Amino acid sequence: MNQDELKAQTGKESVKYIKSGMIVGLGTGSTVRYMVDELGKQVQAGNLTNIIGVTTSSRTTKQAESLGITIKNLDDVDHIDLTIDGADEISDDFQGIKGGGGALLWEKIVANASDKVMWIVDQSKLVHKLGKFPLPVEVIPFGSQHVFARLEKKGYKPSWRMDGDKKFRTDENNYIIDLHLGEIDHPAQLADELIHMVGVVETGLFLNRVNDVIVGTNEGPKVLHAR
Ligand SMILES: O=C(CO)[C@H](O)[C@H](O)COP(=O)(O)O
Repeated sequence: MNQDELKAQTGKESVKYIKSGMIVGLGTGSTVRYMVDELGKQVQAGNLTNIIGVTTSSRTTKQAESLGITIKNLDDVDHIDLTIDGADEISDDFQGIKGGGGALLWEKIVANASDKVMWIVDQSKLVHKLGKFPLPVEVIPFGSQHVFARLEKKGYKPSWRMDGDKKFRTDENNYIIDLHLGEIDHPAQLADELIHMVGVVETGLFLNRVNDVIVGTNEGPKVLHAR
C-alpha cells in the first residue's frame, strides 16, 4: 500500500472509536481528512448521532461543516471526550512532533482539553528518536526576525515556513519557524527552552499527550497504547 492508502486505512479505522453522543476533537492534516470524511459518512447514515466536533483549524471546520457534522467552539463545551489527530513523528516512547500542517497551537489547546487523545499515522511516522522532521515553532509576527536570529545563533538551523512567496500564516495569524535539528536528545529540555523565548507562542513538541496511536501498516491497522 502507498502512504496515502495507509493514511486512509488509519483514518477510517479511528472512527470506530467514536460513539454516539461524544464531543470529538477533530485534528488537522491529510490523515485526519480521511477520518473526518468517514465520520461525515457515519453521521449522514445515522449510525452516529449527537456528535459534536471541536476543530483544530479553519480547514477542518470547513470540511466537517460541509459534511453536516455539528461544530462547536472549544469554549462552548466543558470537555472533549476524544480527540483524533495526526502526527509528523512519534518516537519509541510516544513523544511526538506535530505542526507539519501549521495547526500546532489549536491542536495542543484542544488536546489539553481532551479526556483521551488518539493519533493516527502511517507507519513511516514511527521513529526511534524525534528530530528528523523539522520542529515547528509558532511565533508572533512582531519582532519575529529577532527570534529567528536567536534560534540561528543557538545552532537550531531555523527556516521560515512559506506559503508561496509569503510567510505562512497560522489560524492565529502567526508565523512558523521550522528548526532542522536532527535527533533531539532531550525533548523536554528543548520544549522548555523554546517556550520561554519571548515571542514564541508554542512548539510542535507534544510530550506525554497521547493515549493511543493507530498505525496504518501493510498488514492492517495496529493499535499502540501509550498510557
Ligand atoms: O500536526 C499536524 C497539523 O498541524 C498534522 O497532524 C501532521 O502534520 C500530520 O499531517 P498528515 O496527516 O498530513 O501527515
